[in-house]
Amino acid sequence: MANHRFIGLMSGTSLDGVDACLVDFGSNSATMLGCHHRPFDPELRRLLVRLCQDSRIAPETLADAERQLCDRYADAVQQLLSSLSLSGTDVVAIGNHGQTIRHLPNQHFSWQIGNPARLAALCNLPVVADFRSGDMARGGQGAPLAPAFHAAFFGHPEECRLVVNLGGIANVSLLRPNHAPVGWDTGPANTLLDAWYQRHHETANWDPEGQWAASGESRAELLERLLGDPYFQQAPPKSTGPEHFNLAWLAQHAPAAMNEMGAADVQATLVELSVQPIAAIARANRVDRVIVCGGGTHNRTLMTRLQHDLGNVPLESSQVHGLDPDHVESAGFAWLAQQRWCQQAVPLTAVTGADRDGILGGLWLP
Ligand SMILES: Nc1ncnc2c1ncn2[C@@H]1O[C@H](COP(=O)(O)OP(=O)(O)OP(=O)(O)O)[C@@H](O)[C@H]1O
Ligand SMILES: CC(=O)N[C@H]1[C@@H]2OC[C@@H](O2)[C@@H](O)[C@@H]1O[C@H](C)C(=O)O
Repeated sequence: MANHRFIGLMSGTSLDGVDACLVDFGSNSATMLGCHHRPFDPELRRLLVRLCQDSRIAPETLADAERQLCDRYADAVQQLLSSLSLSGTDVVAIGNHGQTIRHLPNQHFSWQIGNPARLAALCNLPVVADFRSGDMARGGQGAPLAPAFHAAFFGHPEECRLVVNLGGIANVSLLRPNHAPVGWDTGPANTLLDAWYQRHHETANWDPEGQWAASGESRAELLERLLGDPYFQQAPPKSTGPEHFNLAWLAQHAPAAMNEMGAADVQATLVELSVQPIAAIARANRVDRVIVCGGGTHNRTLMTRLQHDLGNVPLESSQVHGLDPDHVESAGFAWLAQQRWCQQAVPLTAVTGADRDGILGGLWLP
């Protein structure tokens, strides 16, 4: 039924492109009707990288980036609908995360660009966006917002489950029977793996299937230094981003890694850095099952190391539970748009530390 269909749009910290999906939320389930991914062209990617890293960008450059980004979002919506032989009248609204260009939880500031008013006009559809401000205004971290969605669709009445998103940043949702979901960012995943790979290769933006990492050996002393960053010991609620975990951070914590150590060994160590905090959470909470999504699921080395550290605990792709691992995040923003549309509060207090649960997102009409 059209009145349960929402489009979700996500472009994440990896800056790889736009994910779009159409989800039907009828009968309290989430049926993925279709999805679409459009990589950013290199020029727009470079512009977005600059916006994320450089604080001296002129407003004109920001305006240009936001206009181009908004065009890509509108294009993704159009492509998605055409691929399904549908039109805007078959959809209630679009939920657009936008592109994070700064996440400063300690200052209660998180900035996503994307121009929802223009997107609504281009697509002739209502757009729900700016999901994080409301949480931060209530004292929350502004992230992660996915745990409520994970609870609704991956929760189980008897099993304790850990949902893991291996994005640029890794985040987990701990789903225990008869408990509100909790969740937080565990630290870096692809953001450091991609950055280190790009420093040593010109051919691609990431280490294909983790082959380069597999050719190296994790270095215990380097790993220990990196895990010494206070973020890993900090108790939740917590969230982070590439503002913190980047190559400058690596150089600061382990100058030797930059020059003296084998580059593939550093990549193998960064895999361990992504995996170990997650495995530790799974062990500490005696989870019955780990469900994984995000682009890191394509990195075989990352997945093999995660399964190794989890021991006998089953590690399953979200696909086993009906959601394409590359589109769980975009589906989450379709769901958050539906929650906003129906004026449903999202459980936040146990996740982000907000002082109360609340309705998230602003609504822009065409
Ligand atoms: N074939 C592959 N081999 C290895 N890694 C891959 C492959 N395909 C995708 N990836 C990784 O997945 C990343 C994209 O993941 P994803 O789209 O989940 O991140 P994101 O949504 O941008 O991040 P976040 O969740 O932090 O916002 C790429 O940058 C790359 O590191
Ligand atoms: C500020 C921001 O964009 N955070 C993202 C990022 O990507 C993964 C992790 O860091 C998570 O906290 C969040 O995204 C997901 C969708 C979330 O809010 O649940």
